[in-house]
Amino acid sequence: TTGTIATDPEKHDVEYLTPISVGTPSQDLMVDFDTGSSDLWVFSTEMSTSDIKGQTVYDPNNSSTSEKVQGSTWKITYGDGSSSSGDVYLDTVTIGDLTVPNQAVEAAKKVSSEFTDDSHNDGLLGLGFSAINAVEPTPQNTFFDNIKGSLDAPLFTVDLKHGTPGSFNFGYIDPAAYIGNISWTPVDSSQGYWGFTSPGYAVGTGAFRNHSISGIADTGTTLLLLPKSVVSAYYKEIQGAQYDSDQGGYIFPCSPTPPDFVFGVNKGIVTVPGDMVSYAPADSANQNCFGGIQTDTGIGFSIFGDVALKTSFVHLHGSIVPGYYADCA
Ligand SMILES: CC1CCN(C(=N)N)CC1
Ligand SMILES: CC1CCN(C(=N)N)CC1
Repeated sequence: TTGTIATDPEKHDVEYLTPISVGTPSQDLMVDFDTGSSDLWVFSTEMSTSDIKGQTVYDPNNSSTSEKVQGSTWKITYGDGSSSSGDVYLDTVTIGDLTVPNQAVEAAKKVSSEFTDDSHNDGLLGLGFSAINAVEPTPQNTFFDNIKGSLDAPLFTVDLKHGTPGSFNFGYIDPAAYIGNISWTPVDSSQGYWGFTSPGYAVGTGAFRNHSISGIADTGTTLLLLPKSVVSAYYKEIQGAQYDSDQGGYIFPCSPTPPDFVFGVNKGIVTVPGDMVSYAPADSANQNCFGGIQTDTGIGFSIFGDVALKTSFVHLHGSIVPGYYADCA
């Protein structure tokens, strides 16, 4: 079997929301497919109504196929300080034509304000490795790990786009989704993420600089977070670029378009066009833009988030064999 599902960018491509169906009869939710985490959790009827602002909630009592996992709980804190917690059900989960009959669905009892204020986002579907699933005492499998064995091939691909729907495909590689060659790189899943090491980068049309950059392919992070040395080398090339501590990042005049940012993936390269580095207006007054490239300070590794992924066709291979990048079609 194979499957495909469309994923839609929110404003400024801040996150991408993808429809899933949970329970019987099916309850349709829009969730954030996140390769940087490994829990499927959803807003639920177990939450206080003051934590819900517009989201659709999962009601396990309204599903004839839900089954409480007695004694199991979960709690997650994300990179941006947001958090959520709750208890666990097994229920039917469908993505496109793919169904897992007994998927662990983590029902939220509490969510932090970042999630409450994110009114279109009904939860997260982790596509990281199950080793970092947060359910206690018994960690649960991700949707991908549960479906992998029945796919034509143990893989999924990520094709996010700027300001228009993209897709997550399961079990096949769509040749129409990319042009040119595909470059493979080994995946380091030791931390539970889709980790890899880029051999270097280039700024605009400048020479390629050999500089190992170890990071993760992360659909749940909006920006491209890189080592300080790389980030300052990039912004050095933009007249008027500066670090703005109030905004917590580099800003620069929105025009002219900044230089492209190129990073290596094994023998291949991925180009982030300059107009995608101008992530969003920083202040209307003097037409500054907030950079889509910022530092990875404090994280411990770099994060190739949506800004890096939406310009390439990313294929994440389910077994511990190389995944690879290819340029977007
Ligand atoms: C290492 C961090 C990356 C961002 N996160 C995520 N996408 N869930 C949290 C973990
Ligand atoms: C990886 C997650 C980080 C937290 N999120 C949020 N604040 N809306 C969602 C994605």
